[in-house]
Amino acid sequence: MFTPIRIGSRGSQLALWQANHVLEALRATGHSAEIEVIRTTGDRMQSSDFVPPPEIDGKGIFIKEIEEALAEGRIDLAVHSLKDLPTRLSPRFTLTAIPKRADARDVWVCEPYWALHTLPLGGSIGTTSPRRKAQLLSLRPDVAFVDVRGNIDTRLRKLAAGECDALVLAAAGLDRLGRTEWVHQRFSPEELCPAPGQGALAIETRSGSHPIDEARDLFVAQAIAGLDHSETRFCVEVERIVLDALGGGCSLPVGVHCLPAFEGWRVFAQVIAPDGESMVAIDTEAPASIESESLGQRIADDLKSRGALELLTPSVI
Ligand SMILES: NCc1[nH]cc(CCC(=O)O)c1CC(=O)O
Repeated sequence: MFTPIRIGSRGSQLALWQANHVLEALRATGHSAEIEVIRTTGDRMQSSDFVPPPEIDGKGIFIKEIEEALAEGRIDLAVHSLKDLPTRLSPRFTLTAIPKRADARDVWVCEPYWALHTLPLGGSIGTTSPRRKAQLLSLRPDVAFVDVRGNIDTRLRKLAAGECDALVLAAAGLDRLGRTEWVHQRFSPEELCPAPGQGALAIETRSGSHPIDEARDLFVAQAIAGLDHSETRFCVEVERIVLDALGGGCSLPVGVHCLPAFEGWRVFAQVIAPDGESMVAIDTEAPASIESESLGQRIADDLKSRGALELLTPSVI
């Protein structure tokens, strides 16, 4: 009745793996689908010659062109790494399915030194993430950082070439690409709390209020509804509400991780000064009956009452 469902994806190996994962799931339920590769501002920034225009503030740089394709009807849905999505979505779009989350943890990738505590004094870690830098400094104030950018294989190649001693990457990316031989230490959320949404995928579609073709959009929404995992959705909603309440954006040194626990939920959160010297941390439980909105707000209020905002903007004090 309809032409194949068009899945929009970035062209990186990880993005294509993720888009293929959704493609396979659609095919398994009898749907025909195809992938449309879209180059984003974020991808161009990773190739060294591209200087971003000043209006680009880092939020949503991996999704802008994909959302344009969605809005114009060139694709029917987009598959994203949830942690790359800004906390606030335009009302034109909606997260129709959030599939079951993979391993949300960050991992230590380093050949001779198999754990962070065995890295020699002053060793260098290749990361540009303010969250990872602050967390690593809180555990090892002596480490140095090197800007290692690019997709996962590029970073692994730079590590192998000796540009840095170690990397810290998301377990989900390495697991999905089958690069598990590189994984030694997986950090617990108490040690190095993952980014909100890390390890989860988001399937974004046009909102029901902004259809291109109402019948087709409904058909697409129904085709992917079965991929939604309610427990994962609850957890990432909590994590994103906390991040949003603290100012949003992947450039904040904020880790939040929610997971199912005995008869309810457990939430870890860390807000760390960029130099790693001070931290506000939370490890708490909540009953199964709580709404994600109130749990997220409770955690955010708790972090703020302990000084989290002052840690994020030290110049204000
Ligand atoms: N910001 C890049 C990015 N976006 C999603 C992942 C990994 C996969 C995931 O967290 O779902 C990565 C790489 C990394 O942080 O190591």
